[in-house]
This record gives sequence, C-alpha cells and structure tokens, in this order.
Amino acid sequence: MIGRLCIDDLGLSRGERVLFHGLSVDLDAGEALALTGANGAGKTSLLRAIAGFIRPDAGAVRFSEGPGAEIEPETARARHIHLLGHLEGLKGARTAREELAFQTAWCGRGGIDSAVEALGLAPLLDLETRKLSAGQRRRLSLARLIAAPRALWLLDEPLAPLDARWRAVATQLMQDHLAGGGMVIAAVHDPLDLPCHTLDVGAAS
Ligand SMILES: Nc1ncnc2c1ncn2[C@@H]1O[C@H](COP(=O)(O)OP(=O)(O)OP(=O)(O)O)[C@@H](O)[C@H]1O
Repeated sequence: MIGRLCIDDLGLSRGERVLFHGLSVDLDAGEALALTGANGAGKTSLLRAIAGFIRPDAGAVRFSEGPGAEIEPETARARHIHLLGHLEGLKGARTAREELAFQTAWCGRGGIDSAVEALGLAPLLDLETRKLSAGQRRRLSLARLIAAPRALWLLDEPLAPLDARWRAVATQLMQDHLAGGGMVIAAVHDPLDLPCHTLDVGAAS
C-alpha cells in the first residue's frame, strides 16, 4: 500500500506549452491535496502525469510504503491508484450493474454491495449508463473507489456534477478514506470541505 507520494521538481508540457516546472510536493498516508488553478493551468495534466499517462519533461513522481520502502511506479500505478477523470470512461451500452462488475473485476476483487449502498445506486443498476444523468454517472464512477479499495485516489473535479446531498456523501467517503490511511489528490474549482493541503498549479508556471 502506498504510504507516501513524492512529486519532485516536476516539469510538464502539453504540445508547445510549458504548463509548469519545478513543482514539488509530498503527501503522506491520511492526507489530501487540492489542486487549484485557472482553466488550463494543468490540474488534469498533473493528475494524469501522477497516474503515468503523461511523461514529464523533468523531475519524478515516486511512491513508497514508508521511509526507505519505495514501490516501483508501474506497480504503484497498476495496483494502488484510482484515477477518476471527468470523462469517466463508462461504456454507454453497459448497464450500471455491468459497468460496476466490469470495473471492479478489472481492479481486483471488491465489495460491490457496499458501494451500491453508499452511492444510492440500487434503483439505477439496470439502466444503461448512457441513460444516466451527469450526477448519476459520477456516483457510478465514485462507486468504483469503494468497491475496489486502492490507496491513492486521483480525482478530477469529483464533486462538480453532484447535488448538495451527494456532494456531502462523496466528501464523507473521502474523509473515511483518509481516516483509513488513504490519500486523495483532487483537482477542484471550489474548496473541498475537509482538511487538506492546497497546491496552486498555475503558480508553478
Ligand atoms: N493532448 C493535448 N495536447 C496538447 N495540449 C493539451 C492536451 N491536453 C491538454 N492540453 C492543454 O494543456 C493545458 C492544460 O490542460 P488541463 O486539462 O491540464 O488543465 P486544467 O487545469 O485541468 O483545466 P480545467 O480547469 O479547465 O479543467 C490546456 O491549455 C490544454 O489545452
């Protein structure tokens, strides 16, 4: 399990544009980090770089279980990270039930029932995901975090399409995850209602 994440002197470009350079931050088990910055600052790109989908120009992202116990980045990314992007990657023709079963099988064994209950998905399970509203889709995506536990949650605007009730539920799920020694990094435009560090991605440009 990842117990510490170190982002060390990271530089990232997209196309011709340098998004940021010299970005360093550490995160320990039980801690959350909110990524802030204007549209286009590079928050999504940073999440994708941590997840290993974008190669940085400079610097490194390192994962460890604790002091002196580094985890290979490939192992960390394959087994210990969830990336929840705002496009969500749901197959429109699958039902919510099929999608949840597919995603949890792909991530390893998990507890689908508790996820269905936590995100109020029971009435939606037999609907194709293309028929779900934006908020319902987001709840289905968040369910994967509960159904297949992983230490580091990388969340891109996780609360954006949710109403007040489900924002509170999702915030509580993040707090529970942190209390259990997990870590959360979330790109946000509105402050998270939980104790967290903040990194202004635009300030490193
Ligand atoms: N595949 C790509 N090729 C070239 N440029 C890209 C690519 N993906 C993103 N960009 C550019 O990188 C910059 C940062 O985008 P990113 O999505 O990381 O920003 P963001 O901070 O998450 O923005 P927002 O708040 O609007 O979601 C933008 O200018 C965007 O156009």
